[in-house]
Amino acid sequence: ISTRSHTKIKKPPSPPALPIIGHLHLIGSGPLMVLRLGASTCLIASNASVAKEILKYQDLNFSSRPEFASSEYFIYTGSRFLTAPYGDYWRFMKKLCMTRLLSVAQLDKFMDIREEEKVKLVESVMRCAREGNLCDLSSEFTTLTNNTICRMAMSTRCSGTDNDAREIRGLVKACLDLGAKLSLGDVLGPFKIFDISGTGKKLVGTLTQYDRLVDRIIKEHKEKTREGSEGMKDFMDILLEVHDDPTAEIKLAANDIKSFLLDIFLAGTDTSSVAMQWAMAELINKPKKFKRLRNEINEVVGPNRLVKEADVPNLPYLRAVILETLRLHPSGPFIIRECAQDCEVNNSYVNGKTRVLVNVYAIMRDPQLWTDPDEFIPERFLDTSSEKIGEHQMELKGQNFKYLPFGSGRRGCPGASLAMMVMHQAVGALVQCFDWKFKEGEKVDLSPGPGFAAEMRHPIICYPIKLMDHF
Ligand code: HEM
Repeated sequence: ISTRSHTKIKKPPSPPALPIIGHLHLIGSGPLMVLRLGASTCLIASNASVAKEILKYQDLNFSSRPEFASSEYFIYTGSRFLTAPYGDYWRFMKKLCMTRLLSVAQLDKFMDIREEEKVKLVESVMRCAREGNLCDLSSEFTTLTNNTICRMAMSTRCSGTDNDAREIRGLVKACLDLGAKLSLGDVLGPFKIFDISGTGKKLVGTLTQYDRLVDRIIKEHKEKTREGSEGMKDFMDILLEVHDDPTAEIKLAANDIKSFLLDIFLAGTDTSSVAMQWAMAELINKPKKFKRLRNEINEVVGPNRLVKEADVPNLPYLRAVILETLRLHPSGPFIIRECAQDCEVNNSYVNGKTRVLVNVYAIMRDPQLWTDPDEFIPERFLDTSSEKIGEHQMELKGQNFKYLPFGSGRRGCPGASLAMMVMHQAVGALVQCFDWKFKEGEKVDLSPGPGFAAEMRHPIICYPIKLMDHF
């Protein structure tokens, strides 16, 4: 960031030093601020109109993501999608996501998978309830999202001897943890208090294990296709078709496929799981709202079956609960971008290649935009409320710049519809079927964790009490 002497364009303000390592999402006073994080300089945008300027009016210039230290250790060089620079490869993969892999038509075909995994979730919690055991919702929700995505991506799941999905979960978790450590090293830059190369080596080891596993699964898919066995196409089948298509604009390599699937696991598993944990925590903490949701489900669904996806359009309070959860607890509190060329934002001059973080956490708690912004009030999203946002797809795609849980524009989250489908019915089912009690003397802890992802500091672990025997 610099000032141009021939104009009156100013520098964005910058705090004198950086005392903050955890709680990154809490920083950012003022609409636009420069932060020197160790070796790197970031621009932090914390208000809706600056977000709109960056994500809408200058969308193209801000459509890349920066490289982080972890990319040095990434074995699929040049194949990244999530963190790809804006360009032909990213455009091709994004189009594939939107028109095929995560399109509404394809998601419809996966409906049975989501339904079955929801039933598995309820059964697993039911076992805890029967045996009087504590239930760790973080592990229940992560199993749900991991199994759902593993089945959609490559027809693997954890069952009996088939533990590929469990192995993938372990590897993805290791990648997330090691990547986070490396990014912290990146942020700290010259201090280098983390053993970057040791962590980097571990990341390479984990990725190599993932590579072997997915190689084997690719081979199995190819054999299945050769044998001509029918079945529903998963992501891998579709990607292999594109790989074999001589007319495709881009020739997909095996590494591109493996890397893309890894990105889907990295971006899709914990994000939805963490949001569902927050939803349950907020509801358990507010018994009146919990009861209101239970009553709505009972009225619409009745006592003889589990809530399902087709019910969601008739459950406005459930939809409001999920919207409000994502407002207060966005799983991606920062939208991370990089600006391609020198430009002006909010009358300040920004050099090309500057990292930009749009602090959606701050925007969605901005007291100028929301009444009682720190309170969990699903009612604000009901039709009768003046604060409600539209429920059109575009709202989730970030065309309303005060509500941005899934980012915005061409770089916005391609998994938003899937995440919503999974979250509505899972949270709905756990409210429909169980009461939730904490251990004697314990209560819901709503404090956020120290990481970048605004997850819960302490996962909710409590006793489910079953209400009905029907399911
Ligand atoms: C509650 C759940 C989720 C939240 C809050 C969330 C949030 C986000 C956010 C904020 C971004 C960055 C958007 C931007 O730069 O404008 C993003 C990107 C992305 N998300 Fe999600 N996401 C969720 C679930 C999912 C799921 C289920 C998938 C896949 C199955 C997914 C796949 C992706 C991918 C691939 C990108 C990168 C897109 C690109 O760079 O073009 N996400 N997500």
